[in-house]
Amino acid sequence: MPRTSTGLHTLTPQQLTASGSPHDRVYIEAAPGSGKTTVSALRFGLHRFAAPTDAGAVVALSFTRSATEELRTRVARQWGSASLRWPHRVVTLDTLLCDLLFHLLGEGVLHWPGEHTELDVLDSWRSTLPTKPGRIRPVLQVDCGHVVIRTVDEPQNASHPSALDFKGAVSAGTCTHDNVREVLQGALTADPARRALISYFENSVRSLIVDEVFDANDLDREIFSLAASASSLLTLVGDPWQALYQFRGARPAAMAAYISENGFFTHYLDDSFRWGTDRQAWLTQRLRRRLPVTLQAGSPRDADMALALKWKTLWECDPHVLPLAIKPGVGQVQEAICTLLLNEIAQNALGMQAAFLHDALVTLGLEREVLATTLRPCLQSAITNLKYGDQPAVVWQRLTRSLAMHIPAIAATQLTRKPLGALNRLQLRLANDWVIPGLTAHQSKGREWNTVAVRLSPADAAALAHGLDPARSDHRALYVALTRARLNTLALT
Ligand SMILES: Nc1ncnc2c1ncn2[C@@H]1O[C@H](COP(=O)(O)OP(=O)(O)OP(=O)(O)O)[C@@H](O)[C@H]1O
Repeated sequence: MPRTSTGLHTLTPQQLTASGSPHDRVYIEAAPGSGKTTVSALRFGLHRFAAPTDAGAVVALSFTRSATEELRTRVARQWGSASLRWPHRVVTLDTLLCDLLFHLLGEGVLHWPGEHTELDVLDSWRSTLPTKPGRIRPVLQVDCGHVVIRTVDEPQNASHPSALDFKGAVSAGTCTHDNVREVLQGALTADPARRALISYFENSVRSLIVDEVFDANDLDREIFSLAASASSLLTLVGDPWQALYQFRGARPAAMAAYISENGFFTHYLDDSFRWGTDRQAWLTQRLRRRLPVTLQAGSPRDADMALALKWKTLWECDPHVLPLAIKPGVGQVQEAICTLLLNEIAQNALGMQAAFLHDALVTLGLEREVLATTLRPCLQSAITNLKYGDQPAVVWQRLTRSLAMHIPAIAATQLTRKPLGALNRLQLRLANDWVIPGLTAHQSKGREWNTVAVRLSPADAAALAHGLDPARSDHRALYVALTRARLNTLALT
């Protein structure tokens, strides 16, 4: 299919029909690489410019920051940056949920402790409050329009801040995206909040386009319903085989039921543009038909990207794979320092950034500029020392001493536990002349490379030998990993 220099293509009849569908509720189901993002971007512009003077916003949503950024870039490329002039926007679903909560607080339908109406919303508490493993989790609930702090006893241990720290942070107007969801969920059990959100959509959103919709959870689905009942146009785009966010409550079967019960007009996109070889097209077809497949074996030398379901699997495979996240498991500050080191190594070797660099900077209370200007020499010198065989314990001691001069969070922390395992693994990678990057299936979603080597666990290999089941989240993650290559997918030996 021809491509112009602007990256625009001749669209297929299916893509054109789906983009311009005149129905109010539209569902577009599409296989990998068949143009979900392309069609979402096109529909965004069609709605945006259909009524240029209408003050109601066209809002496109996706779930991850990287997928949202990709969609925003495509909209700007296809329709020009004026298409994204406020109030029209492409944002994460989390951003929309924050807007809705701020609206309820601003309207006085909900009251936050300390009567805050704007909040500082974090990805997780881990980056700002000390957390400890335990079953008691501090949460936010809604009681007669007031946001209140409670604790719940969870069935399993996980890392949580103490109830006291939590209370202090929430009262100062800070919370996490999980807390935003808890509060909205609680608020939506009462009529005033539902009415206020319907009127928000009526007055300010004329079209909502949701990409990767099978990653939605029950709250997200409820928000889409409120938008639809406010007569906003609603477009849902997705592939049930690529739902990955089970851990945040995604229920692909419930989403499919919602679509079939609510009169959505369905369009299918069947042709994929990702596959540059018959073999890759054949592989995807067999996976989708739940048939057994055998992958050709390959080494990192043969691939542009290594993928696995877990970071640990990548760290345990061939050291020519440099996984782009590191979790030493000995403390938050140690993890953040190791992430800074990994980021430098990834920049040096691949020109790429570590996956959780932003979290590391938040944990250490650093601005990105400080990394480039002040910290880089300390980090690069630690990397040189590791590369030339210095003991990781000695490198760590020198590095933390020099970083402590610039980072109060390090000076104030007793780093008694050293991340020696993580440093050993980095040292092993530094001994190589070349590496390829490694990512999890989750991080690879929506992206593509020429040749991808997938590190299969014994369970993954067994699943492939029998055929994948889209009802299983681990099989769906494997499907995403196996459909990222344009030319060839290999089993990483
Ligand atoms: N009609 C077309 N002609 C040529 N190339 C196309 C066409 N439509 C989409 N593409 C290209 O195919 C690739 C995949 O498209 P896109 O990213 O929109 O698919 P997707 O369904 O969102 O993918 P994924 O399933 O990985 O999320 C992109 O490089 C895109 O530019």
